[in-house]
Amino acid sequence: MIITVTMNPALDKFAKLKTFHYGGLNRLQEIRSHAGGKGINVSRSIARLGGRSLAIGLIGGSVGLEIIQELDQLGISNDMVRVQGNTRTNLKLIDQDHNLSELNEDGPKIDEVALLELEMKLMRLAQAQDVVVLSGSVPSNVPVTIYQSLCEKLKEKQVSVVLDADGDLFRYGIEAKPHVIKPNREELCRYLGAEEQTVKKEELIEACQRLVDDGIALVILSLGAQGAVFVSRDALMEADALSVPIVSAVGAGDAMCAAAALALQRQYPMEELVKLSMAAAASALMCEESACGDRETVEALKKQVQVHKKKP
Ligand SMILES: Nc1ncnc2c1ncn2[C@@H]1O[C@H](COP(=O)(O)OP(=O)(O)O)[C@@H](O)[C@H]1O
Ligand SMILES: O=P(O)(O)OC[C@H]1O[C@](O)(COP(=O)(O)O)[C@@H](O)[C@@H]1O
Repeated sequence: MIITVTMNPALDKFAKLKTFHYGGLNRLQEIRSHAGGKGINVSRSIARLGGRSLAIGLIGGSVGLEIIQELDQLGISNDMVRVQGNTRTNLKLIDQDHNLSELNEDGPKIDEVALLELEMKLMRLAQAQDVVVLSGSVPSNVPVTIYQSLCEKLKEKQVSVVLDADGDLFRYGIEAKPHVIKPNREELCRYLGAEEQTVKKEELIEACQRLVDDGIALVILSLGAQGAVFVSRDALMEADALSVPIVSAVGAGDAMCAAAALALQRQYPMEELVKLSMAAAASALMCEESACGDRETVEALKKQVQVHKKKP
């Protein structure tokens, strides 16, 4: 089974505008909303890829109910812990030049009981050989060591963990040596204290190699339009980004995590994991819903993925 954990779900609200005026009045058009947050996006993509997952997390208020309704309608199994307060709404603004500005809320404060309930639920559900995806931000009063401690406990049960997080959540999380991590360029630079504008790709790859030497089985470094690098103990593969019409870049990284989780569960060879991840991410760019396209689209895109094997 694949379990996705979304500590801080969101209703993602998309709106178009001509130009974003900082400090001024902005009139929004073509507003649409859907259930989001990184783990939920991963579950949505897994479903599109023909897999099954259970989405768990912390959810509250009328926005939370809306999210659960949408998941139910999509046939995505979910088992959320109810919290006080309203789940956040994240505003994504797309201007006439297709620039994306994201205004992500903090999310409601979580009481200790709800957090403990989620942890107990996860530990009760996850069994040996399962894959658990820990991704996204957490509400501000949840300890930044949460992914680290969950990962440590899951590893004791022989559960494989895919971690996609930023800042301290990432820094502490990787201490527990998850099976797979998927930083993007910005996240890895933040972790390294490196300047994003000047850092060389080779330096980033060396850092991924060090993380693998330290015990992480697979590091997926996603580089936006520059594609991605996949580093494991035995292999180093690079893949160019596919050229597709971009409708929305939100959820491309989540589609990649979904593909990696599915490939891990199905024990795909590395090259197949790379192709599925790249195709899933590209298909997500082509859709509005922050998730992969349908299976036919992903299969067609997989054939276009160029994998450059640097090792072995
Ligand atoms: N502008 C783009 N053009 C082509 N491919 C892209 C673009 N942005 C993202 N992708 C694809 O989606 C993957 C994940 O995107 P990225 O921006 O690196 O991650 P995240 O969404 O986690 O920030 C990339 O590795 C790439 O394959
Ligand atoms: O584009 P990505 O990185 O795959 O993730 C998109 C998702 O992440 C969010 O931006 C939330 O991110 P955070 O949890 O880091 O605040 C959601 O609004 C959105 O659904």
